[in-house]
Amino acid sequence: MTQAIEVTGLTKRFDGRTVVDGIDLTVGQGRICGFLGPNGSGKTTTIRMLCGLLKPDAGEGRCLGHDIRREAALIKRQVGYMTQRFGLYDDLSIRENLDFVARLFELPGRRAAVDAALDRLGLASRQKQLAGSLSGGWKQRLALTACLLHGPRLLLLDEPTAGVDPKARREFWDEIHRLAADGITVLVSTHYMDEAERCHELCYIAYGQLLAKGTAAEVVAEAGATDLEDAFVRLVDRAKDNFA
Ligand SMILES: Nc1ncnc2c1ncn2[C@@H]1O[C@H](COP(=O)(O)OP(=O)(O)OP(=O)(O)O)[C@@H](O)[C@H]1O
Repeated sequence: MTQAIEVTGLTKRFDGRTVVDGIDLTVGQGRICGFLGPNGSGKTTTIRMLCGLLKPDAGEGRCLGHDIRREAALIKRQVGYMTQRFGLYDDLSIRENLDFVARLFELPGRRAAVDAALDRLGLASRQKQLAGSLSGGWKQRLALTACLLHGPRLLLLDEPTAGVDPKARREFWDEIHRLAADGITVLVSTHYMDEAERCHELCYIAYGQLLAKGTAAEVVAEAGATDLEDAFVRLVDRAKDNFA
């Protein structure tokens, strides 16, 4: 299988404190990998190193075949990164938000691309509305559309469903599975166990270290747990003595 992400020993320190500590991560093309862990465990920092926004202090590897240290610019062009709280500009309109992203990626045929995205979203008639006035579910849909605009091959989604209602969350996951079926790779951080169940594979980190990886069933079995939530509680308890 072609690997979309293949990194080893990924490490990041802030002010002398190690927040990501030697993470090895491999995700095959078209796979949906759930990235889980307690608050502050290093998920966002890892995602930012993968898409070339942060330089690792140690570790190496490739994202979409490009070296994460030397080819960050190439990686950025082929990755869709959805930040926590969606990363929209609240005081720009729906159209302006999409247009801003299209300019950023220097999309040819920008106007037509934005028109098509608005049609797909079903927001063409509301394109002048400020993004800040949208509901959580619509903000999320707009943010996902914005990060797909340049045709990325890898999606890095940082808690994309936080604060979104169950119906919108279900639609979002249906869309993620459609994208993966088209060959797009997805690394998605979440605190929701039902979402973890919908991933092809899981990586669980705490204290900046990878504690478990595999399918949901494999992670549950490895932890000797009854379900995923139980598995994560057990894994963190086990790790506490070593890292805390
Ligand atoms: N730029 C920074 N400077 C200093 N410390 C930072 C910086 N960015 C993150 N940290 C710290 O690194 C640790 C890991 O943060 P990170 O945001 O990667 O965790 P996370 O797993 O994404 O958490 P959450 O689930 O709450 O979003 C935290 O203790 C955080 O305070």
